[in-house]
Amino acid sequence: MIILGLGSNMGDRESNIKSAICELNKHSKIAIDKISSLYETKPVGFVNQPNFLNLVISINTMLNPHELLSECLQAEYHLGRIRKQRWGPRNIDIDILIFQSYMIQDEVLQLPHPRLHERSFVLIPLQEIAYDLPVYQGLTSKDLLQKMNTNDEVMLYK
Ligand SMILES: Nc1nc2nc(S)n(CCO)c2c(=O)[nH]1
Repeated sequence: MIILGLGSNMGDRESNIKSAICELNKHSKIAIDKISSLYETKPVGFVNQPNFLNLVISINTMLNPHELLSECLQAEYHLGRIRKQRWGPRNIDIDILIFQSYMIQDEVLQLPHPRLHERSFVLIPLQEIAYDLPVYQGLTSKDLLQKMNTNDEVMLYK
C-alpha cells in the first residue's frame, strides 16, 4: 500500500485539501484508491497555531518514492504552498507516510514517515482505510492508538 497524509491549517482548509486530492488525481501516473474522512485536529509539534484539517489517502502509482515525492511537491507548489516556519501554519501539506515496504532515510525522504506512529491525526484516519496494515514494528494503527491518549486531539469534521 501507498499512503499519503494531507493537512491544512491556513485559508479554506477543506477546499485546500480537496484541491490537493484533485491535483494528485489529475496526474496520469497516480490513481487515488481510498480517501478517509476529514478530521479537525489539534496541532502537534508547534502548538501555537490554528487547528488542522487532516485526512489520509491510499493511491496506486508506477512512480518510485522519489518520483512521487517530486509530484507531491509539485502539487503543493501549484496550490501556492505557503510555509514561513518549518513547523508553522501551511495552506497545504502532502506527506508520503508509507510506500509499500520501502525503507528510505535520505536528506529529502524518510520512509516510513518517522513520526507516523506517534501521530493520532494520522493513525485515526488511517484506521478507516487500512485498519489491518502494520505501520510500525508490526503494529497496526489500532494497536498504536490503544497505547495513546487521543481523546480530544482528533475530531471527525466530515
Ligand atoms: N494536527 C496536526 N499537527 C501538525 N503539526 C505539523 S508540523 N503538521 C504538519 C504535518 O507534518 C501537522 C498536521 O498536519 N496536523
